[in-house]
Amino acid sequence: MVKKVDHIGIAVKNLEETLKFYKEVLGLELNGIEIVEQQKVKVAFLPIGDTEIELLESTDKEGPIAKYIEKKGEGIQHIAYRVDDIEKAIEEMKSKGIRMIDEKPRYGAGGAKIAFLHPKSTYGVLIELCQRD
Ligand SMILES: C[C@@H](C(=O)O)C(=O)SCCNC(=O)CCNC(=O)[C@H](O)C(C)(C)COP(=O)(O)OP(=O)(O)OC[C@H]1O[C@@H](n2cnc3c(N)ncnc32)[C@H](O)[C@@H]1OP(=O)(O)O
Ligand SMILES: [Co+2]
Repeated sequence: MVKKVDHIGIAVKNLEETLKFYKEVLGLELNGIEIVEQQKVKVAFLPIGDTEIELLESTDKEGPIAKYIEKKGEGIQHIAYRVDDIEKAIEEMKSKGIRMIDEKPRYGAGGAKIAFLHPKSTYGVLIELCQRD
């Protein structure tokens, strides 16, 4: 079903300031910054080993990252797992009774196809499925 951890999504208040920590203290390299309008986020990707850290700053006070920070503070907001065929994965999740936030894939950073599973169906973790072609 899932192949690897594609990325770990971390909600932050200030992307530029947080990036200093990831670059200068942890020594990670920035792979690029992108705005994903549909998710109301500005995203930075920092590869590490076979996966990536995704730093997310909200571009809108009503967006999911702004709401997350308001309720829980900064921190890990989701884990993304790589799949080969997201449409098939979504159907399989639904057939297993999992509540999907997205029943059809959306487009995420880097043009990936993404879909979220509801944390109430996954024992408390917001899970993103992610297909990259
Ligand atoms: C760019 C892209 C990419 O990778 O390419 C991205 O990652 S975009 C990354 C940002 N986009 C997204 O997150 C889109 C999907 N997320 C959403 O649709 C939303 O954030 C929801 C997950 C449905 C939460 O919505 P909302 O805050 O309105 O609901 P709510 O506060 O009523 O929360 C319902 C329950 O879920 C819990 N809950 C909320 N957010 C959670 C999270 N991130 N992890 C774990 N639990 C979470 C709340 O504590 C609450 O539990 P209790 O009832 O027990 O208190
Ligand atoms: Co993500």
